[in-house]
Amino acid sequence: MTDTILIFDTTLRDGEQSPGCSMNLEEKLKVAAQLEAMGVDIIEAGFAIASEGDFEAVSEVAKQADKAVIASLARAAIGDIDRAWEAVKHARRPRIHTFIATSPLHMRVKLNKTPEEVIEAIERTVGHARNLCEDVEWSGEDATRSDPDFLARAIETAIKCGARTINLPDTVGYATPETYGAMFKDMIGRVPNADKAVFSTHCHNDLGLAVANTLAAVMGGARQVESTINGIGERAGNASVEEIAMAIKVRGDVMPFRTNVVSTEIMKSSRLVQAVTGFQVQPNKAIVGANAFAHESGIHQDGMLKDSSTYEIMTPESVGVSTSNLVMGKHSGRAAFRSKLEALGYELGDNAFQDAFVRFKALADAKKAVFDEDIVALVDDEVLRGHDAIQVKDVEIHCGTGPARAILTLEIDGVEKTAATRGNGPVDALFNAIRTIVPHEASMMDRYEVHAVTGGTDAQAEVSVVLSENGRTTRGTGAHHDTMVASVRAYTNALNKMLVKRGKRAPDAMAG
Ligand SMILES: CC(=O)SCCNC(=O)CCNC(=O)[C@H](O)C(C)(C)COP(=O)(O)OP(=O)(O)OC[C@H]1O[C@@H](n2cnc3c(N)ncnc32)[C@H](O)[C@@H]1OP(=O)(O)O
Ligand SMILES: CC(C)C(=O)C(=O)O
Repeated sequence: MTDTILIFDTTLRDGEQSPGCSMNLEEKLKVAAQLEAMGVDIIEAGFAIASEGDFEAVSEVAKQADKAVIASLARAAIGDIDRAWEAVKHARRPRIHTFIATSPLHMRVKLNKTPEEVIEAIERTVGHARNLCEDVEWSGEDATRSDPDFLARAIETAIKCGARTINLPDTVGYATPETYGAMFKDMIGRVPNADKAVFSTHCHNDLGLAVANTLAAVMGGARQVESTINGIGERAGNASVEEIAMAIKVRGDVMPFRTNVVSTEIMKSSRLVQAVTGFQVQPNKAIVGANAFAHESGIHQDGMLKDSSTYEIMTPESVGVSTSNLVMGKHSGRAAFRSKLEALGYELGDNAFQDAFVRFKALADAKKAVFDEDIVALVDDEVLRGHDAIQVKDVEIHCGTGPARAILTLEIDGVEKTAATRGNGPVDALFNAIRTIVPHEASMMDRYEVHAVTGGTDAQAEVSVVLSENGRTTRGTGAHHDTMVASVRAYTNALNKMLVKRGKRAPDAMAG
């Protein structure tokens, strides 16, 4: 029988560790629901001890989850493990994921512990976790820079104390496929009780090898892979789930495994994560990049017209890329819009559908051709900010060779407020107006990015803004055919997220 490789998705935990990548509760619940629809087996919903917000997110994802196992990360500390359990215990299938570093460098410098003390910590904490929860995962952080004899001892101890999954992370992306695959073979071969646990991979992409290393580990005996949508994560990111799932699916001839991933849901997951994090994937990104199924040169186009398998090793449809050819414009009605949304993988409730339709009509009035990318940007923008405390009502701007003047109206918890301000250019004037209406100390980091959703001078703009306050960063995004409106939507989106991060609902709490 073909072995199933379990997919452990850590978009909501390690993915969220990308600077500026934070998600609010509503966004995390949407991503978690989509991950389940995509068939991931385990969702790491956060690090419950890290903050009240993380705790709430893990608890709510746990309550919402239907089939997936829900995990929270915890250090090798009783307080962390108790907090993780309090959050995941609501799930039908809870898991506590506890970790401690096993490399000489991390043990000495970071933990200030001897190897013996680390073994004692594993005994104490894995045992404690197992008393609370049947399903315990243990990770040996920085496994790839650990002494193999010590690592084997640590793994044996964790399994003896009740861990069912043993994760051997390449925490700093140092491994190569040969060394990482060999490490799994070695550990599974030498640890006496290895057959009592599922071995797991967790790879970072510092050398661009995360997916290759993951697949090498699978060949070496791993049966769980930890990864994130679009490969987001700490530093250069994690192994990307869509690449792993499709590599296993397409190259079953050399990797005789299967996953439970519903591949046609991949694109929808990728787009959702791009929308909530504001991290656009590069156009040439495998599987989900805008050019992944584009053919520009004549010889390729000729081959494609004769038989698409000449230049495509998988079909766009197999990863959920829409090939619907309904042309959308100002004469399109609700039926066509609904059908287009379905083809793009969206299922909106009645209110969200109506709001999106109104915005689609406004866009179609302003823009000659409305492309699929326009609709994706518009829907993601509309749907994801429905419950924001600060909403954009009206934007007016006068600019030219002198200072720019802005008149901005925001609605804050149902009350409209207007400010008229000047600035060094239109964006500066508008952002000054936001700061006048909602005084706050969060500063804008040097990332103000504008991206044209399609070609043409009437293209929609997608703007992303990063705010920073006391070491916390939030990224906001906004889409509109007017770049200034998109900019205000992006800034207020980041501000709304900052409010949630601070755990304070009232916008005037932003001040100082
Ligand atoms: C490889 C990874 O991705 S690990 C996960 C990384 N994710 C995060 O860090 C999530 C966000 N983190 C946080 O919110 C905070 O760091 C917290 C809440 C976890 C801890 O905050 P603080 O108590 O202020 O500690 P701080 O962050 O300054 O330092 C971490 C402490 O944890 C200790 N620690 C680190 N890993 C472990 C571990 N696995 N087990 C036990 N202790 C650990 C460190 O040695 C340090 O202890 P020290 O203060 O005695 O030197
Ligand atoms: C805590 C572990 C799983 C981790 O994220 C890493 O080592 O990168």
